[in-house]
Amino acid sequence: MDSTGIPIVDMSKLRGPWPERPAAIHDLGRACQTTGFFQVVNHGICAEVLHGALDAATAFFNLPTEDKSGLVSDDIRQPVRYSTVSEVDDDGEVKIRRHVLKQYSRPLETWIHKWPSEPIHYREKMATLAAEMWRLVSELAEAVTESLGLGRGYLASRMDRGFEMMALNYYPPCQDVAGAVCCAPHTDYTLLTVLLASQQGLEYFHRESGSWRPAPAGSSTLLVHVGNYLEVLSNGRYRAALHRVVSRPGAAARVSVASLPSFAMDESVEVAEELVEDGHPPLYRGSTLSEFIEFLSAGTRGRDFMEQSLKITGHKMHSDP
Ligand SMILES: O=C(O)CCC(=O)C(=O)O
Ligand SMILES: [Fe+2]
Repeated sequence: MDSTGIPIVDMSKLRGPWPERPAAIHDLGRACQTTGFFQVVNHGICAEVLHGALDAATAFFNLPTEDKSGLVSDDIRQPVRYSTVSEVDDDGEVKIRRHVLKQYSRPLETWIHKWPSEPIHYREKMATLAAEMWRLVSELAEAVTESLGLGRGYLASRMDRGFEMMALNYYPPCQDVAGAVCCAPHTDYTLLTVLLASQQGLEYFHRESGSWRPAPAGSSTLLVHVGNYLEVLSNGRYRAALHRVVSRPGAAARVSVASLPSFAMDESVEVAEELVEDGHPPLYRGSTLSEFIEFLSAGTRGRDFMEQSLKITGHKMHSDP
């Protein structure tokens, strides 16, 4: 655990022999159960790939506005779309909080030709990162299902058919005196999210202490958090991590790249039967990613979907701080 209470998962131990792997699996399960987020070390994704992707993302966001305008869309069903999140402050001034590029990334050959064609090497750098992040998530998914007592191969075929989207965020340098919330508190719909950020600003809600905790950042630092679908699959044993991004006055622009993995669009995510037992009834109803996307495109917030559509008992899904 680091000084901010963020657990660290050492991938070299997860890849190790007995008794190293079972001990590491136990620690991973504990991290998913308590905080819902952790940093992974010895992840095996080389610095060149991570830096290359951050540089390509930065170069994309720095392109002239007209070069990005063709990708602008408010329709969240678009496989590649660019959008801007802004806010009007008390003086009526518009403050841009972040620019976002979302792009489907798996299966790669279906989507890559829709990705930005500029800057040069953008597709190549992002494709390499997407594949590496997917590999890491698949390895973590094996360990997570093992930690739940479901076995290592439990999700193998669903992961093979799985879907991945990448979210690239660009936060302009802070324009406020005090730090502003640039990405509102939310949980991700994913199984597990893997996140790379050029600098600090991300905060996790630490349930035990009831406070927001800053996450570490850096061009080789990878963070992982539990998403809604893992919460559903685990029947609430693991809880999706509530997170947000705050601006840091005086800091330079911040860039982050996240891999958002889930099952295939039309594959339902259900509570694992094995985790339903006396005293542990199923807490969620199954649903697919396409249903979720349809729900969001009708203009309803993501959290409402989880609360209205998935929750079938009085179980409280997220507590707003
Ligand atoms: O920029 C970040 O660090 C986090 C972004 C995020 O939470 C998201 O894209 O879902
Ligand atoms: Fe997120």
